[in-house]
Amino acid sequence: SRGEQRRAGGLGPDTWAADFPLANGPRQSPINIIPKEAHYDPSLKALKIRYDPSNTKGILNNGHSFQVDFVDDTDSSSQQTSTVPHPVILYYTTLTGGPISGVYRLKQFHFHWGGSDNRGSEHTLNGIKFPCELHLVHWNTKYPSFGEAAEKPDGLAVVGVFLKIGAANPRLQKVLDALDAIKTKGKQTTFANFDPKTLLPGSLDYWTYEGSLTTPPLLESVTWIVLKEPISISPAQMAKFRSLLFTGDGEAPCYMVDNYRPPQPLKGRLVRASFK
Ligand SMILES: N=Nc1ccc(S(N)(=O)=O)cc1
Ligand SMILES: [Zn+2]
Repeated sequence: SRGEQRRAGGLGPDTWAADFPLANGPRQSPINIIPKEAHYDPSLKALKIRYDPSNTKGILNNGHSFQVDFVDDTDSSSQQTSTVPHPVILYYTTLTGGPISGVYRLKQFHFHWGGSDNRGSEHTLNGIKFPCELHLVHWNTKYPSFGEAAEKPDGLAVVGVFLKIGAANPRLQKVLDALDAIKTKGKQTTFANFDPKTLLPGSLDYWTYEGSLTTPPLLESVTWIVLKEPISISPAQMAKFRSLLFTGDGEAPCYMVDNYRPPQPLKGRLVRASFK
């Protein structure tokens, strides 16, 4: 309910238009995906996700979700040790193929979930909400940084994966085990080499459309790639997500749940399918 969206300090999606006029823009996300109305496009390429031994940077409670950050820059600060500078050859996790051209670099992944299993995802399928949705956020390396890319219509590509209630997902366990250390807003901890490809389902069939960030600043710079096949999560694993707090240390605690934006008007956009 709208009440759920009002939480300590922050304000829910209904209040964003006041400060972020893009909230009512022509290419807002998420959307309700109606598979029967999607257009199969045989020219769409297969998605290619190349995981190199990237330096997973850490895991952070940012006050509206938690995210696993990847080293996505080559500036010297990220390569210097405290005393002696040393050349660190950095690899990156990259996304190519699919509906995008060029090379997009993974910056972070995060989730959106509900206070109970009947809601939580941002995209919906035929109006159905999943309990959780994973977003892998990439930026177009033709721009110098994520920040610059986020302001360009072809700057970002986010891969969305639905999570459905089922057997415990062993691939999530490492992420879940780190959550105790980031319970409150602003807390972060180290997170060693994590292959984000392990979070993907067997099939990389997808729907794609031009959209936006789903939280302020709602920038209309995202090529959305929503996978058709969900991955599983168990009720106990969902409970772990719901044990995080929106609030910081010392504040009246407010559980981190219902951190999803509801579907936005399609406004004439085409949704393409990579599969028949
Ligand atoms: N840096 N800001 C953001 C990055 C990704 C998203 S989302 N939820 O669209 O993937 C929102 C904001
Ligand atoms: Zn997201």
